[in-house]
Amino acid sequence: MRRIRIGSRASELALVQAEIIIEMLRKSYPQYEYEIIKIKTIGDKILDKTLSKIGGKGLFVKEIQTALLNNDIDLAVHSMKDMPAESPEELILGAITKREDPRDVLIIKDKCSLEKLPKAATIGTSSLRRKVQLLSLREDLQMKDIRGNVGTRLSKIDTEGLDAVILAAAGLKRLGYKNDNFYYLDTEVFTPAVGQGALGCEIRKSDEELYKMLQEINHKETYNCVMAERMFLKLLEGGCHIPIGAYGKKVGDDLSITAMVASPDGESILRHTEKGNFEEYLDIGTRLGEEMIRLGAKELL
Ligand SMILES: NCc1[nH]cc(CCC(=O)O)c1CC(=O)O
Repeated sequence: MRRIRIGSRASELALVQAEIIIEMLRKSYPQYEYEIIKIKTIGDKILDKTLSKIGGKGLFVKEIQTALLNNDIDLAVHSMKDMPAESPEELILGAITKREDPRDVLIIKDKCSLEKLPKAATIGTSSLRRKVQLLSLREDLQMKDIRGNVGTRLSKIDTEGLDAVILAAAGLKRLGYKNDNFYYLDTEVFTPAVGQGALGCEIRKSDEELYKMLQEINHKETYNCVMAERMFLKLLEGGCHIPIGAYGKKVGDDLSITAMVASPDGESILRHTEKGNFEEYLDIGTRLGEEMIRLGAKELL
């Protein structure tokens, strides 16, 4: 009987996500043992600098991938949003599970809508993607850099005297935050990060047993959508220090995917949608990347 070692960051959200995957696996494979191994990443250790200054959110993922390569763990559970477009050759994404709510949410101190926030209201986020899109909807808003895990960021509404913070709906939901001062931003006007809301299970390519097991929890629809988004990201060579996003969804027999790229100052924002047969997801992601480049995406970045 095999014991499967699951590597996770030590944050509350990462641990909840690892538990979600273990529960899914346990349903199909109760005969195995599952153990969480906590890994403290550089991104978790350095909290006083914005992510783009210390090398991007790929930091969170890299050390966990190293643990996989060193055979210290067997399975890494990642927020797909945090994964760089390219991974080490020896590793493979064995499964992407069903996507949670992909939207971003404004958590507003005094419940109201984006439209009703006071003039020059202060919003906490260090994400360029969130900053430029918020400013395009309300150019008077004042952005304040904040970092830390979800709980810390929420508490900064009070400790930093902010009017609101903006976070991913998926993380809030998984941590059990339910609040009536949430204002959801529609994906049509506010493009999520590539992979937002989806969890990925990464393993060593050589681990055929675990690969087979993971097919049981793979969600084909989410897998195709997220892989198309990531193909787009790869063409744009996008890190997290640039305002970039993409969101794909199934519409009938088609995959429809919208990308957003903006200049870092938010002066220009480019959006484009590509559609195609759902099974041709990689082609659609490629076409989307090529079209965005043709429209000038690389000059913006
Ligand atoms: N960058 C941190 C991170 N990575 C994934 C999520 C949310 C969960 C998800 O998108 O699956 C979050 C928190 C946030 O941005 O609000």
